Amino acid sequence: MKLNKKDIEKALETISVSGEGQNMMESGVVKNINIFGDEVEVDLTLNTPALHIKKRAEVDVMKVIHEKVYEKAKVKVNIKVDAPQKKSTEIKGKAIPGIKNIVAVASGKGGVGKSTVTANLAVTLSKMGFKVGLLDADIYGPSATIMFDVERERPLSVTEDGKSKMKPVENYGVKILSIGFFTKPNQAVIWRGPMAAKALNQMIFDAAWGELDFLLIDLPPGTGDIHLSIMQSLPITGSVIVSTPQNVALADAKKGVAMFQQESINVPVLGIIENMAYFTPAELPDNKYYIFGEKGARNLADDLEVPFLGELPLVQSIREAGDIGRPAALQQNTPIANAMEEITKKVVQETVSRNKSLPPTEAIKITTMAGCSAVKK
Ligand SMILES: Nc1ncnc2c1ncn2[C@@H]1O[C@H](COP(=O)(O)OP(=O)(O)OP(=O)(O)O)[C@@H](O)[C@H]1O
Repeated sequence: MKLNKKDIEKALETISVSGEGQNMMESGVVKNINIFGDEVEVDLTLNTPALHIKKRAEVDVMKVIHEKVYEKAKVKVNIKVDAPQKKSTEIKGKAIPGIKNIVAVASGKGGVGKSTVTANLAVTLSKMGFKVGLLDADIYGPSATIMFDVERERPLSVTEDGKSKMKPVENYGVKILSIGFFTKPNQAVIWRGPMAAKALNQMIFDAAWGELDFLLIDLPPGTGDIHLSIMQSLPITGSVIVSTPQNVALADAKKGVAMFQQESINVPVLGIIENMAYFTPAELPDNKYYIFGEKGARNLADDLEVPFLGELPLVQSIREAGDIGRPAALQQNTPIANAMEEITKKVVQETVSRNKSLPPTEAIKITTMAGCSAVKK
């Protein structure tokens, strides 16, 4: 058997580089391939000294050459490590082909309705004609599977460009991947930051999202390590903060804004949404009761000089719709659907103006509202 370099390169193309969405040849890891009779020497340069990754690369190279080129080839893999010292400003992630805008939804405080608002934002964008994905990154309490009634489904594995990828589950026009698909119901998910970041990277880079106008990321509550690693490894277009109007929530929302604006993260804040802004009883439709205080999040947005994206009232049917797995905004012409439409239009507008005024986080494409031709009214 006469070995040739082209066949070896083709075989190496079938090895995907975890978390990078590229194969081994594309990633530039392979520096040299030398062939001497039935001997092959492959030189790799990795950017990590981690032993298990070096071992994995060596085993993968041997395996694909034996399986796909020549089973008796004598394969030698030489590995050099060249770990670049990254500056904090350089560690932003690269664009994900096909995904135009990635919007992270955060809250600071837990339980303020971040996941509910994200789900309703996703279906409203879809109603407007956008292609939408939702990544539920809430490692402490993933809820997208319940809110979209896909608890019993699992992402299928598909082959795309010779690579095996996770196919998001789709409902109501939204493509969904969630940590919840990979955990058992009632199981507490206590993952360390790096583990969670790795799982999330796979759900982003090793998933068959296809073309998306918006990928919404439902972040865990708080401002911890997991947020840092997500922000630093992904080209986030902008962030949306959800808060209820009371002081304890506002204090945490403020921390959320500060997190996105800190130098090493520097993700533009598209604005703040006030959830559970007021309550209107059915029998007194003209009355508004400000149970958690009036205009707290609106005032916070003014103080911090970030856009106010709108308010969503406290309504029993929003909770009920979330519980049965059909986001309330899917209904037509209800006060909730209309409120969500106003909020969503503002999110789109802020994305458009962010994309016009700031350099891209690489993944920025929509530059006019007209480009969003399906936006109603
Ligand atoms: N505007 C609203 N009106 C009525 N109920 C709401 C509203 N927003 C959220 N809820 C309900 O409040 C509860 C908490 O909402 P949700 O799970 O979206 O919060 P969260 O901020 O994502 O929570 P966590 O921090 O645990 O991720 C849910 O039962 C949800 O249905």
